[in-house]
Amino acid sequence: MNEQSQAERPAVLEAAGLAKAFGATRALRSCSLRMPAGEVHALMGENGSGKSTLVKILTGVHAPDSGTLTVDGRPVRFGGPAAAIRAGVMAVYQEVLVVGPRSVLENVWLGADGVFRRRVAEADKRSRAAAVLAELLEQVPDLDTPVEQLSLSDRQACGIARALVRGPKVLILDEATSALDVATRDRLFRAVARRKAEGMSVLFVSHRMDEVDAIADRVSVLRSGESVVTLDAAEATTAELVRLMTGSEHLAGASAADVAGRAPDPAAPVLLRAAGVRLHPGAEPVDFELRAGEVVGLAGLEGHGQDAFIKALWEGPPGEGSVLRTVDGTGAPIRSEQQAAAAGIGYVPRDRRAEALFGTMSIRENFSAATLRQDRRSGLLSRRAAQERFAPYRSALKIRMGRGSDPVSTLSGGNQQKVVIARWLARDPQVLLLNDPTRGVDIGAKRDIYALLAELTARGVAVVMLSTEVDEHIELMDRVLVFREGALSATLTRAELTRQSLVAAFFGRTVDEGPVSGTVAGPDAGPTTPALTPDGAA
Ligand SMILES: Nc1ncnc2c1ncn2[C@@H]1O[C@H](COP(=O)(O)OP(=O)(O)OP(=O)(O)O)[C@@H](O)[C@H]1O
Repeated sequence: MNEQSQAERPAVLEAAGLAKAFGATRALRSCSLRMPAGEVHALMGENGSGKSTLVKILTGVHAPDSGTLTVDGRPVRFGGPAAAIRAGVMAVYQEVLVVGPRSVLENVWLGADGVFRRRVAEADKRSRAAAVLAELLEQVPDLDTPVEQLSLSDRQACGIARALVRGPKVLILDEATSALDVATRDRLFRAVARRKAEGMSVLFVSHRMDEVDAIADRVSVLRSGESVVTLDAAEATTAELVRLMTGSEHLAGASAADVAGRAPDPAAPVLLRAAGVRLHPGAEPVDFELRAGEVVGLAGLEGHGQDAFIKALWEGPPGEGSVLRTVDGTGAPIRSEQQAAAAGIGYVPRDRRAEALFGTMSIRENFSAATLRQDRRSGLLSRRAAQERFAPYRSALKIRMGRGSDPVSTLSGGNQQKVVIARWLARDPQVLLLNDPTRGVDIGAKRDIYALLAELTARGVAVVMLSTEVDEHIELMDRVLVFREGALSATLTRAELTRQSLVAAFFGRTVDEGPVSGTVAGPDAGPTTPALTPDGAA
């Protein structure tokens, strides 16, 4: 069956003309989507374009202001998430939603008894949970283990199993893969392919082109709350998608090339020096020098030391070793984040919710949190000063927002991330440590961030960036440090960097030792919450 006829098959889920406003913000203006059975349909759009709002309407979390929804050709109006689940629409979100102290089994079946008309027998629950987990995990954990004892990736697999055991007609993965490690992510994609053949449809929301390339049949683009177009996956190149998402011809890739085209000066002064930093007892200590104007990537399989290393550069080493901020050949030791900040180091953390955002405070306050002193006028904090300082970052990072006084929690996930990045850029750091900064950021905005990094490095700023995206390392970095088992296992220079060489290095191999496929996903190390949807509607 060709692609054309696939799109013409009867729709299992269809949305037409959906609109939803939050106060003055029109999150969705007119959104339509048609999903036939047995299709993986990717949904892409800039940060704030309305993707999560659409997902929340499809899963009964929000009621639309107007527009219609049909499931199997019948009009539906979901009164809440339970109604959507009953209709066969289940979502898994970026945040890992499990109840930590409850068992794996309970988490997989969480909420089911209130939703299904017939209770599922205990033995049946066990066997179905074990079967689905066996598809997703290399080793099925004891089903009675409290889920909090599992790794973040395995916890997310339990969240995905929760959806799969219910045999959904439509599975929605809303950036749900970002918490999975590479092997689990690949197993999920295989499980999706099997269920697709049985007629399950998947709505796949992601900012990662490698993942969209790997599983999508078709791609729909949302722009400012409106459906723009649906393409066959083969037509959906990065450049074309950026054009459709932004509505302009400005091109993806140009700014990344600016960064990649630079040749850092090998004689530039060393700004940061780590010596003998032991990340885990028994692991080889790490030595590292960072020169002005460099962009150095940190990579590896999840939990292999790269996260501990970037934190050591910010807070000081966890045990043995030293981190020195060097100026004119002399070094000041870093033993705390306060010392790091005072020495001109900036740090954008990975988990914006837990580590970086003040949820009840405004967008402006969140931006100026690290630079309040600059906004004093005659001893008083000036809102206008903060607003003026924020303006260039807002425009450079294209932060989509209403008023600066709006709570930061009203921003879309990607725009929240940009506010955190702006906060640290405003400190004018000499050394910028970025812990997976573009996670959740749309493909166009990633380029804007790369362009900003190019500007900074041209001024002599040095950047260390942990990234879970292989392509980002290849496009951006002057060299990449690969971590394995708590130690530095390989350093790849720009000339040596390819998808194959980098992924091989994650597994402790070189490209000549045989192929290893895939990219590396990283976790949202966010807090676990006892809810099935991000809004707490279990
Ligand atoms: N509860 C809310 N209150 C006010 N505004 C909201 C709320 N939820 C979403 N919005 C606004 O609606 C718009 C669409 O947000 P949405 O989260 O749907 O975007 P998105 O496409 O999922 O973005 P991202 O890629 O960053 O996750 C944004 O302008 C956002 O600020």
